[in-house]
Amino acid sequence: MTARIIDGKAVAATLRAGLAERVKSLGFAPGLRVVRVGDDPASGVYVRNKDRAAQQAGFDSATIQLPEDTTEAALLAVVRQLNEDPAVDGILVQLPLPAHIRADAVIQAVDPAKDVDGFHAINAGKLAIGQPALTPCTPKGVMHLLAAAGASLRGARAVVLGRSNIVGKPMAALLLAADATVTVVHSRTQNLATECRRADILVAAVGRPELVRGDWIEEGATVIDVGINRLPNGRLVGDVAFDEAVQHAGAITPVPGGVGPMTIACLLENTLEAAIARRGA
Ligand SMILES: Nc1nc(=O)c2c([nH]1)NC[C@@H]1CN(c3ccc(C(=O)N[C@@H](CCC(=O)O)C(=O)O)cc3)C=[N+]21
Repeated sequence: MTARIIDGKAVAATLRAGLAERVKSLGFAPGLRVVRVGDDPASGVYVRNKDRAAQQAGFDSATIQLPEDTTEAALLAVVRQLNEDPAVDGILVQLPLPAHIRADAVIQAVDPAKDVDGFHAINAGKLAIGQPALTPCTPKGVMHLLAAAGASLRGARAVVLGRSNIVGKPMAALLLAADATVTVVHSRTQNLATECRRADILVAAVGRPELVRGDWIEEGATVIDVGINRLPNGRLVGDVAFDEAVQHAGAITPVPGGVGPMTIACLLENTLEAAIARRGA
């Protein structure tokens, strides 16, 4: 069996086109501000793609670039100013932050109503108890991809590989809310391969290049690869060994062109949702 490829670029383009239509009918441009401290190279491509997608969909988007030696106090002051700016609907502080800044202090300083990353404790807590919340973009994008792939989630065995606050934990909450039977496995789990082989739906989000081998995948399973790893030779690979996995999976996302474009589209979706909620539009 050779897996169907889930085309994240195409699904993201469709989602963005729908958002652009909704923005047009709003009568104002939802405001998104991305704050970047220093120039972590991994986030450079992201910032550019994000800005382009936002402009094309009619958002008022800008990146605020701060120097690497920005103090935590100065960054917090920028966040507070954005919290108070009525034209700003969404705030995203790019991670990772330099080591001298406490990332958690910054995340918790963002107004939860403008927290389009969905990282604030208020939004994470609401997601955990099943209340409407701004939801982290990558797991939200994965749910869109599963829907686009026609995956049935109710009662399905879903295995999430990775337990980060950014992907693994919110991913598990969303799958659970969709009535999947969810298992979270991670670097300390014994017999990772055996656990993964039980999955009807496998979401890999550990940031370890090609950790998941072909024989970790049940025949016909749906595989979503969240990893975006740059190898020393410059090649971009996921957390799944794609060439092997494609021989076993029923459907699989590629890297690049899978989850990455969905993360950006969902950032815009969250910004639109935040704008509508804040402005009563
Ligand atoms: N507060 C915060 N929120 C984030 O969501 C966040 C962040 N910080 N810091 C950096 C990471 C990285 N990230 C990416 C999103 C999309 C692509 C993406 O669209 N990738 C394309 C192209 C990749 C390429 O060609 O380099 C793809 O996978 O097809 C990449 C990376 C979001 N991040």
